[in-house]
Amino acid sequence: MKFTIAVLPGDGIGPEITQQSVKVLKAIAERFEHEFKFEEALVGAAAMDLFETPLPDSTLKICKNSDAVLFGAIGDPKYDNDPSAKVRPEQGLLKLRKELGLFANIRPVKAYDKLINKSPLKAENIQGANMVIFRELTGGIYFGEKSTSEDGKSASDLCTYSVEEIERIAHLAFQAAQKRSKKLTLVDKANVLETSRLWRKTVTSLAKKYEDVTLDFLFIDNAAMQMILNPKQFDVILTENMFGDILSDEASVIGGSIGLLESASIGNKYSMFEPIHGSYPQAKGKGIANPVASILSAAMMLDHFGLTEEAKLVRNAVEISIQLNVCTKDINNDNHYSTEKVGDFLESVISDIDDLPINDENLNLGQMTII
Ligand SMILES: NC(=O)c1ccc[n+]([C@@H]2O[C@H](COP(=O)([O-])OP(=O)(O)OC[C@H]3O[C@@H](n4cnc5c(N)ncnc54)[C@H](O)[C@@H]3O)[C@@H](O)[C@H]2O)c1
Ligand SMILES: CC(C)[C@H](C(=O)O)[C@@H](O)C(=O)O
Ligand SMILES: [Mg+2]
Repeated sequence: MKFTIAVLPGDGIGPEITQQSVKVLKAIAERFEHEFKFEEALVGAAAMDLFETPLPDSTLKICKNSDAVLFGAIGDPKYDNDPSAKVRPEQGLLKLRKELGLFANIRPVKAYDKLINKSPLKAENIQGANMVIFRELTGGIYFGEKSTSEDGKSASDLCTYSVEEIERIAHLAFQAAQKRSKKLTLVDKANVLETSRLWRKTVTSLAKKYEDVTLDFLFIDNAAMQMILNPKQFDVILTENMFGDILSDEASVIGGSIGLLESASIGNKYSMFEPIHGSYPQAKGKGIANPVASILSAAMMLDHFGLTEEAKLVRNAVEISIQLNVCTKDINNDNHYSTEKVGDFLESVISDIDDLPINDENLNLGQMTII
């Protein structure tokens, strides 16, 4: 099959991790005889250096003309440390999500048995944890009207949600719950916020259409604590934009590293696949960034294309790399592999593994050699 993929490496570690995903996707294309065409474009601070905007029209056009977008990361300390900067790399990502109508950001979180002791959380509390966070992505406080008073002494960010914005992501979250353990937790702050009360009302009413799903509610402050105390209670979490951003970074501690957490940003027409982490500027060019979050995002892209077997192979290759400790230093302190070496290893697993379809029985770890 033929697909055009827009590749937006961005800033910091963005280019080095994205390069590994492209490598993996090329190996998939070769093995399964697909044709993937990669169209690279600038975004974030990298685009600002040349175009003075973090999302040039040419980049947006490439994204809209592609079947999917593979996004790296954006952000640069020179803007992070300058609160008065009028244009910021992050605006490029936000505009891209808005322009492409990517209202649902899907962030799976799980504990890997092999990495259970890498997490600072107690093994017995996290073993078996497996959830998916549905984060609303194009509304709420991120996109409400913003202002600063003339004297610079006060500022405002408006948080607005409509029933329609809530319903469209809630449908997706309910449907995901139906395919999983049939539990949906709405995380909000309905004891304080009017927007959260609209979320509760809307989701409660929608629940009548999904009678096989158990709906419960948690306030965000309690949810943040429950995520650490007892993450196994969660199946599907549905939440608004900012709560989802914060809760998913927190949840990454369960898996052992934020460098493992992938995501899919979905709309009615377009889709983008992005790790949940940022541009980790301290690691830029050092070869220490974990490329797996980006590579698993690419696997979500393959699923989105309907290439289920291919996506499974990528995920299995990642499992093998974790089993064999072919990992970057965030999860392998003793004998760590570089960003590129992890990518090379996954590429070779994808190219060389013998038996397809992949399943647990024919995954023979003993036969794998580590490069
Ligand atoms: N989607 C995005 O592009 C995105 C997301 C978050 C932050 N940002 C931007 O990134 C910049 C840095 O932000 P930050 O430091 O708060 O967050 P960050 O996610 O870049 O890094 C936070 C910490 O997470 C760990 N980490 C992140 N990615 C990793 C990887 N691939 N492998 C191993 N460890 C990894 C590192 O310990 C790092 O210090 C800022 O400019 C911010 O705005 C962008
Ligand atoms: C960089 C920033 C705008 C972004 C967000 O808050 O959505 C990031 O933290 C993320 O999680 O993708
Ligand atoms: Mg974030």
